[in-house]
Amino acid sequence: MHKIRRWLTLIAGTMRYIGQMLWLAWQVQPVYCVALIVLEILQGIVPLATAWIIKSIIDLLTQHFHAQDPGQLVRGLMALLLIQAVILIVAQLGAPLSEFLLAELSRKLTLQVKTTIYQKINSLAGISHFEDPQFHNTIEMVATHAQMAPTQMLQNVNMLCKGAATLLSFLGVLIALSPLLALIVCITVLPQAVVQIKLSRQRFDMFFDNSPRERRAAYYGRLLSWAPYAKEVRLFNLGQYFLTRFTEMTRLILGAQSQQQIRELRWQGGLAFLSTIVTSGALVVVVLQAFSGRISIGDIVFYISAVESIQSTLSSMAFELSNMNDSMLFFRQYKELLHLQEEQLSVTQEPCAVPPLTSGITLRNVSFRYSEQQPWVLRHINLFLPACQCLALVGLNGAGKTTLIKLLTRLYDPTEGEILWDGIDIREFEPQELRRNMGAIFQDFVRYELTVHENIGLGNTDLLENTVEIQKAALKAGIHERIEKLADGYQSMLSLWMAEEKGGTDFSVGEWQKLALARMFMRDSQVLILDEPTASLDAQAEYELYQHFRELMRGHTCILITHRFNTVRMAEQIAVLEEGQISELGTHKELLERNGTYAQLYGMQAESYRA
Ligand SMILES: Nc1ncnc2c1ncn2[C@@H]1O[C@H](COP(=O)(O)OP(=O)(O)OP(=O)(O)O)[C@@H](O)[C@H]1O
Repeated sequence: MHKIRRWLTLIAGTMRYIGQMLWLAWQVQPVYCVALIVLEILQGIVPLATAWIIKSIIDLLTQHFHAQDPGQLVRGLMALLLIQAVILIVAQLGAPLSEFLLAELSRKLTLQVKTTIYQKINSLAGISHFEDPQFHNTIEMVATHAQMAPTQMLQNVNMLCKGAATLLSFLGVLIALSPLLALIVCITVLPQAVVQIKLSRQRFDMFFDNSPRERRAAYYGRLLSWAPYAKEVRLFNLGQYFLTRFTEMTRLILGAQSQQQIRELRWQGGLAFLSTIVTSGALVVVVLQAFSGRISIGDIVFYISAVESIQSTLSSMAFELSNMNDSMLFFRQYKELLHLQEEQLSVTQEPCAVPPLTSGITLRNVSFRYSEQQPWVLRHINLFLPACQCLALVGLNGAGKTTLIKLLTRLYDPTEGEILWDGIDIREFEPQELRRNMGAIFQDFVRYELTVHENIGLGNTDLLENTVEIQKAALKAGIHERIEKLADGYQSMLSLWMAEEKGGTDFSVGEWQKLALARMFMRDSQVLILDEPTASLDAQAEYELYQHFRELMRGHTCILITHRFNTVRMAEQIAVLEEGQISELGTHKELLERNGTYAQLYGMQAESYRA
């Protein structure tokens, strides 16, 4: 009973997915869907009609040996040949026409499905999913296979319609000859269907297992061929190493595909053997019937082609069923992706608007770890950042500074404790709304392989067309003069491989960092977050930036992370993070007097400058 219920649930689930796929195709282009099905049914009847014409021609010719009226024979033959011509037109035109309709539909569906996939990915406000390999497996499967699933499903349904039309038309004929034979021919399809579905599952598992391998192989390929890696790969002579790993990985992928095909071949061999026995048996029955004089010579040809057609139609229908199963499994991944929930971020149903920050930001007993299996990165942090002041966060590598910024910008939510914006828990705000009030530059800022104009303008897409604001931001970041010297100025393409022909250019790391700063200045955000903003700047650029620092930060609440202590001292408050906890808090002067970690680090850096 339990098993039956499980089967019923499985079948119901499968039917639901099939329905959803077809509904998707229908929504995209209903006329094409109907036209396709009609065309396939018409083509499905073609084999029966052709067999009937051949039978009729043979019968007419055999009768001619007994009858004496050649005129009647010619008229009969002409009529049959005319019908055959119509059938041929349907067969010849139908196939390319349905191929065209299917390709058109497929293009529209691909656009729809791909856009939906990336819309969904873009709607994930947090970043925890992006660090999960399972998520990447799903995306890869969905992006490469599932986008074709609805089209494939429609094609399967079409082929099934065509098959059903052929089958039903011939089956009626075969039942009239021998119901037992018809039954035997039909029963042989059962093992075919079971085997094909089993193979389809194995195929899906193979794709799934290959997915991380494909990702790795693609990564090694990038290491070997992309410009950012070319320098180091050559200097360390890593080409052969990555090439070997690429080849190993590709060999694994292809090996798995080959094994699957061998499995399929074995099963299909067995099925072909079964089908040969049934067809031969059916042939014997037909010949026996002819011997006993119950059927004509034309009938023999007709019945033989009926058995052959039913057999091949049933096999291809079983094959289509297995393809349907493939599509269904891939489509299920697509639906799962669309139903993916935020894991780390709590989503409030009635979000508050983000008010102007008047008092400040409070971290109350905040603790965080990336997952339950990983150690605590931040532990019991209590901190108050007054509005319109600057807080500098210092600490050794891995102390948790960037992680704290990820919590403030709601890329993650604290595992314990809360962060309050003028007393309101920031989980009450929509992440996007909160981020609109924050300008941030991370130490691993993005280098967009786009124009200079876009690289700055993307800091505020509302001002993307506003060249005046873009130039102002570039001036603030100290990069305007350099841009002016470029052949195409702000329209210069900052990419050597995305540019058309050889028109692209590239910046130095420090220039890229200035560009990222300019991007941040495009926003008049209440809170500015600078994670190592000057790490790649030369001494002069850093000096100039900090000369204007107070002016640039005026009216903003600012959080500054840096390992450069001459920068840190500008902050009103300095917090020292050690192993995920705040160990010291105060002004530069206070912390030096305290003679703790800060004073020690400051002293070490000052000494290294003096040496
Ligand atoms: N996505 C992640 N998943 C798991 N652990 C992470 C992740 N990101 C960072 N960590 C770990 O959290 C700890 C704190 O990292 P974080 O980047 O916050 O340090 P940091 O103080 O900014 O260091 P640095 O000065 O080197 O930039 C490190 O031990 C790091 O390995």
